[in-house]
Amino acid sequence: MEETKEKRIELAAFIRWINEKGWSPGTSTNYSFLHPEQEDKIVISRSGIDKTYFSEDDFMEIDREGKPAKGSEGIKPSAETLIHCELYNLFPSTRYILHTHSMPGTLLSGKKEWEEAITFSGYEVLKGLPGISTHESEVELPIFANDQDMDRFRLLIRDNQNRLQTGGFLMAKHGLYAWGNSLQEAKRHLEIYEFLLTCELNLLQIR
Ligand SMILES: CSCCC(=O)C(=O)COP(=O)(O)O
Ligand SMILES: [Zn+2]
Repeated sequence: MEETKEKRIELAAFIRWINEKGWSPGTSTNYSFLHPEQEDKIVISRSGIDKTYFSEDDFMEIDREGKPAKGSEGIKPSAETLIHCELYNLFPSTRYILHTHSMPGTLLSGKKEWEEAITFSGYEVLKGLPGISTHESEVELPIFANDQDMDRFRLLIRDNQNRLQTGGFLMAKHGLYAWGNSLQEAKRHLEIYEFLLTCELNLLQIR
């Protein structure tokens, strides 16, 4: 674990910042990065940690199938570990995965008329998402039904790989996943989706 200390310190600080934004109530949310030197390993948050106090020691190492690696035996990884494993496999350039439980994401993903996706159009900030170069774009953020069965859920995202090209998806009444090729990129995707979800929620309240 020593060789990832700097990255763990950096990500832990970011996780505490996310918590301060109110995107991580209770012990919710989880985070990971691909081990920079051993790509058969993922460094992921332990399960059930209050993110207010999250530190670099609250990570553990797992293999690409979610099994605790040598040195992390007996520690419980995030309950959503298999989602992280699947995303690293589907998108090999991914280095960081971030998962939040904000109020806008939780509420809007449960809205009946948006069962499959929320579509964002006309927003300037869309240009911060992969492959988008003008505000005159429509971006669909897929919504998948929440599921406690992670084996089944990972197959669902595998089957929907073609809908996951803009670095994020929602689990209904649960939260947002966003990823990127660096912490900066993953943070950008996460912040943009959280911002857009907040815009849409505010719009509903105005109407
Ligand atoms: C208490 S929140 C329910 C689990 C969840 O959705 C989550 O994001 C946190 O799970 P973990 O096992 O990573 O702590
Ligand atoms: Zn969650």
